[in-house]
Amino acid sequence: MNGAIPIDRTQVAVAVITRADGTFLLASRPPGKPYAGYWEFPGGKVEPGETVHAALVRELHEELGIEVTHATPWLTRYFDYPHAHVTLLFFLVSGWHGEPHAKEGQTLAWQTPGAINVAPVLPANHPVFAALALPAVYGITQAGSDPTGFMTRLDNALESGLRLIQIREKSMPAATLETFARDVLARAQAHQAQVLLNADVALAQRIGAHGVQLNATQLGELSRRPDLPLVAASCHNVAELDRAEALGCDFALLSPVLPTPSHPGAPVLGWGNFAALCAGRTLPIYALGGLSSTDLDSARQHGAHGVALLRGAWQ
Ligand SMILES: Nc1nc2c([nH]c(=O)n2[C@H]2C[C@H](O)[C@@H](COP(=O)(O)OP(=O)(O)OP(=O)(O)O)O2)c(=O)[nH]1
Ligand SMILES: [Mg+2]
Repeated sequence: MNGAIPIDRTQVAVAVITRADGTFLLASRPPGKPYAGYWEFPGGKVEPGETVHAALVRELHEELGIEVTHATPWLTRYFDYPHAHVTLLFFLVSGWHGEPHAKEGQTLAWQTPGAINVAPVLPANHPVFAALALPAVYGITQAGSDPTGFMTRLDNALESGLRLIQIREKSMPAATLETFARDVLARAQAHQAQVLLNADVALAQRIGAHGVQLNATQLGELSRRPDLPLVAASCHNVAELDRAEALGCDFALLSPVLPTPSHPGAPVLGWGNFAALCAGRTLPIYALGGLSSTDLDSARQHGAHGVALLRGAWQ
């Protein structure tokens, strides 16, 4: 047999316990453990014969005294410490009974995504904090031939809380697109929302947008990550997700999940294939195709970080 000797990895169930106000829980590791005093998400090792979900429920009962009622699979991280090679299987936990309290000598701290104020954190967790700061809904523009009229719908969506936007206007002439993109960006920035340009790295850099949404062709051709704060990838299969991870993308779109009015009869993934493609991925993944904001919980049950919406973002 060729290749590296398989590493015996320790499976760890890890909980991002999130309250309705968006804050999430960190705990400091108690004295006597490796990395004592470092901040981590509650959780612990999966025991032999136990499912990862069962380990999560058990650990949160042992460490915090809560009963988990709603947990959905999220990211996976692979990390090699001197003391262990770990596979961290993250869950988003949004429902539980009881008030979390430190049962094992930890200190607890509720934290705001994008504004962590405790240190040091376990080194494996740094990319996870960036992923957590990504909103649940990603709106994709649909201005068509009416860029001016679209601005009212954009302002309404920003007022209602939309914080991540992709400009995707395939039929807009280049000059109109640049003016449109600058206008969208200015309005978004007034609400601390982030804007990505579909496929156009140069335009994103020129106007100071937050990022780019790479298409499948670019994913295949680029040898390194474009120089922008946010780089996302549009994926449809295993190979494209592998490429997005290798390139160091911040998140991916995976589509089409359900039939859409624009592509009637076209093949779709369905939630089963979507979940299989999400499992074990290190990237946050947005579900795209035939969805509305009411599909967020279904998407999360199948491993998504959130939903990407075309029509549904601008109603
Ligand atoms: N719980 C948790 N573990 C993490 C995180 N990030 C990270 O790298 N790890 C690593 C540290 C450890 O090597 C491993 C978890 O092991 P642990 O010692 O907490 O396991 P446990 O709760 O089952 O504790 P024990 O019964 O073995 O004492 O995963 C995280 O955010 N939360
Ligand atoms: Mg633990």
